[in-house]
Amino acid sequence: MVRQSNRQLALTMFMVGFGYHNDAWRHPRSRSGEIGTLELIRDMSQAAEAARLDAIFFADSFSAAGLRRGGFRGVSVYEPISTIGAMIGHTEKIGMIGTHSTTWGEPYAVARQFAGLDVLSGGRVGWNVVTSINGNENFGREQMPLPELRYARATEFVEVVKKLWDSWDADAIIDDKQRALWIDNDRIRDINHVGEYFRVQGPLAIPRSPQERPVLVQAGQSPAGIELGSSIADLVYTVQPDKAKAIEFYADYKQKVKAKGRDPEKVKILPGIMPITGRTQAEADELADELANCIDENNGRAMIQSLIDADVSDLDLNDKIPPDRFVDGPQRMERWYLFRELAERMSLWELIVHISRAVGHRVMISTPDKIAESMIEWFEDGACDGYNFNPPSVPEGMDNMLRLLVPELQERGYFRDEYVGDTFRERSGLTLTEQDLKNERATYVM
Ligand SMILES: Cc1cc2nc3c(=O)[nH]c(=O)nc-3n(C[C@H](O)[C@H](O)[C@H](O)COP(=O)(O)O)c2cc1C
Repeated sequence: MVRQSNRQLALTMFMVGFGYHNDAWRHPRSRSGEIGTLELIRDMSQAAEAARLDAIFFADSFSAAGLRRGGFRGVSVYEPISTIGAMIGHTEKIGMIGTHSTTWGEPYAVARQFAGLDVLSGGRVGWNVVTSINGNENFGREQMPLPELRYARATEFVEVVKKLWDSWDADAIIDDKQRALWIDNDRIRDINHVGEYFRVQGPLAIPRSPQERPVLVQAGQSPAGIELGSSIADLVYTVQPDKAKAIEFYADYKQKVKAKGRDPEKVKILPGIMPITGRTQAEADELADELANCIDENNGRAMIQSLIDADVSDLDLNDKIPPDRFVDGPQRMERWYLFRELAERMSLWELIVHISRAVGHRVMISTPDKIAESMIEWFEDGACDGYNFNPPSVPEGMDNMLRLLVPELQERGYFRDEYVGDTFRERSGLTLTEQDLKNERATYVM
């Protein structure tokens, strides 16, 4: 393979103390008894930082439905805002991405929380913008709003948040004891936003971010999701198990970014990947088998049922799911179509094992050198700018990934072995220039 340039991979890690593989917490060497403690999440964060990853990523949901049916991936026992606050004191350089919904919450509160974390951490924070697929029962709503409405609200929500983050100039603090002026009021502005969903005067009572503003992350894969992400995201998470489709997605996405007057190099597309690895192929296979053996049949059925939105309780594990159980509708996520495709060729049990691993994300069960080579090949062939790692289990699967696989990427010159730069944006090549900010301000009136 010919190296095209000096570009480096961007690598983040999905922080799930249970392990990303369904039921990995039942593995004899998991730390399941410590889930929810500071020690476990601190150790995971520090392991990611020792591997020099760009960022750790905390997913979130405003519902305990997943937990109750034995599925833990989309539900963070570690609430992102409070956990990032705690991790600021236990890490030094790694970026920290927290999820917050735009369907549940108000932009002023969200802008304030992320601005607070960003200032405290010296510019290491990111916000994963999601529109949520559940939580209505906790916000007085009979049903989830339709995706179209969620994305319309999200678009205005993000605009308000960005205006608020932009309401202080970098030099607003003058600290003039003589004149009794800590801030220069001319360098702090009301935003006076009046829109369809929000009326917000501003400004924030928090200084400007050390990295201009927190990094924005987005993972929508529907047309409306892509429209939002290509307008606002610095990092894009996506499910891409197939290389040819990933290349197509990548090219289309970058084209959309460019059409919006944004720099495609500063919008990094990161598909998920679950590397199940060990020192030898036999060790990798053994870990994969051990994790598959952890799957509880009832949890597996419940997971499938919830993901495809169909009853599978009467089916034998060796049966295929009858196609007529897949009923399409306006609430379907893009991944639902992927599951429908997989179900055409897999038995119920095969589907349970497959989806238990990484919910449709790419899985590789192999030696570190082979996984590294394949990751680099996707990168060089224009399928991605990096990856979001899904740690198969914690600590073992995570440690193998960070301590055996990441060094292979470093040795090949595709990943840093030291952090360079002062903020998340600088370290990850996402620095906003004055021109970037100017172009953006032109799209809204302040
Ligand atoms: C890696 C990754 C992480 C995600 N994290 C969350 C999350 O924490 N909370 C959430 O509600 N949705 C999360 N999502 C879902 C997306 O925000 C989005 O709703 C989903 O990809 C479907 O896209 P669509 O809404 O455009 O159909 C995540 C998706 C991916 C691929």
